[in-house]
Amino acid sequence: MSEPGPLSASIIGSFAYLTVKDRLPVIVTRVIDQLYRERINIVDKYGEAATEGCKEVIGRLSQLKNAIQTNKPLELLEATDPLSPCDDSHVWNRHFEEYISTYEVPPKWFTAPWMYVECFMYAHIHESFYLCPALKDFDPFCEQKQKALLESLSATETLAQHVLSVCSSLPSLTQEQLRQHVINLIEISVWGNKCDLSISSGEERSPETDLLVSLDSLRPYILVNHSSPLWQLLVSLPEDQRDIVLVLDNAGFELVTDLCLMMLLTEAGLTTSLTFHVKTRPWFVSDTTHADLFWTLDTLREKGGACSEIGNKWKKYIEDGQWKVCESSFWTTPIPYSQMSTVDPNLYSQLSKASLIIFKGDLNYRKLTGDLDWPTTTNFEQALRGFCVAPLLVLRTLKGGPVVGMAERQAEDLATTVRDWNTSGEYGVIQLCTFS
Ligand SMILES: O=P(O)(O)OC[C@@]1(O)O[C@H](CO)[C@@H](O)[C@@H]1O
Ligand SMILES: [Mn+2]
Repeated sequence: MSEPGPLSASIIGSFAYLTVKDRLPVIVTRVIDQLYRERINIVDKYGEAATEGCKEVIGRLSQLKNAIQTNKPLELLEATDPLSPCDDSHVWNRHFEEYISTYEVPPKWFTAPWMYVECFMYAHIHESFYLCPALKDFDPFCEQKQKALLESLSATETLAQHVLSVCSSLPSLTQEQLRQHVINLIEISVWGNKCDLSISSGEERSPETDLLVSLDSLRPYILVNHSSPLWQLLVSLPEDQRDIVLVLDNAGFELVTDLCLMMLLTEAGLTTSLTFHVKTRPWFVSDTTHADLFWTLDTLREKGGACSEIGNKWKKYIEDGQWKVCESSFWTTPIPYSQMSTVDPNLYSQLSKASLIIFKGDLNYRKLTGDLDWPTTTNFEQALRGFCVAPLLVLRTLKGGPVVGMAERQAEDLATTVRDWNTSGEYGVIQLCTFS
């Protein structure tokens, strides 16, 4: 079967089109407004040079917004510090040149692949700050990411109490009871992915106070559910081969749900080594950077109650080396994961040692499947196009992009009653590929 083409904004009315036409300009505008509104505080924090810096960045972002809205060609990024992991302008410029040599025209916002242009916008936003010495470390999404956690502390306290209670009862749990608790936290990690500021263009999506009570009613909304084979994989791993990698998605409550799940797997001995991958630049509004992860730990530790207990425990896992935190600029390029072995062989080699790689969220799913316009019944392994680096699991709610591995007629039947089932975030997948 020949492969489908990439999703792009060239199809008027498509989700990609509405994203590029409506949501991306709003995201850029929010950054411009924040710089203007907070310029005094920013100068206080970053020094007098930030006065001119804010003007420069506002100018660059205003040009970016206009370029998107008028479908201008994308531009080359300006190389500044090739030795810095934050400066991968050479990767983007190579991608730009390859596009031109393939299509003989420069990439444009409404015609180039959606994945390329959406990722490029965030790289361009980052570069706008990076080119300004006073503001090179400024995260324009930090305020929104921190607000997202602070406004979900009630749900966090409830979840923390639950996971601490389960962990303290581990010695008395049967295998079946442990399985149920693990699956509950997997499902909570899926629903945590609804709290994503890119899809909402930064509008808050605070979680329900206690997701636990809703799991039974939410389970039918999991359209592909590989919880059982996942459990079988976890309990069948030899004790010395329980290295799990978690490629994180959003900061805020989603990050809390992810770390709660990882805490249970750690305390239950289902993993002996955990590696988290964070982003090296502000990305898709809410994606977790190294700074976000450690701010979250510190905020929980200062909160008191069960939040402090889990914050202290998580910090100790990291200090003891049980949990490792990694960064790779590969995660913030537009390159599909099927090309990782050639584009970033070191990262590929590192991931190949994992017993299980867990990818969170839509964007990871889109990059795993190349953001191609696959039929929903496409076999998941086929859609991975050779990215079989290790057994992998995706936990995501559907907020845009391909969905594969569904049953015949499942998507069509759903669409007769729910028009936006694959973009609303109300549905999710727990999708495993073991390549067996
Ligand atoms: O990876 P995440 O945080 O789950 O979602 C990323 C996302 O918000 O960005 C794109 C829309 O702009 C979609 O892929 C998806 O909705
Ligand atoms: Mn995200």
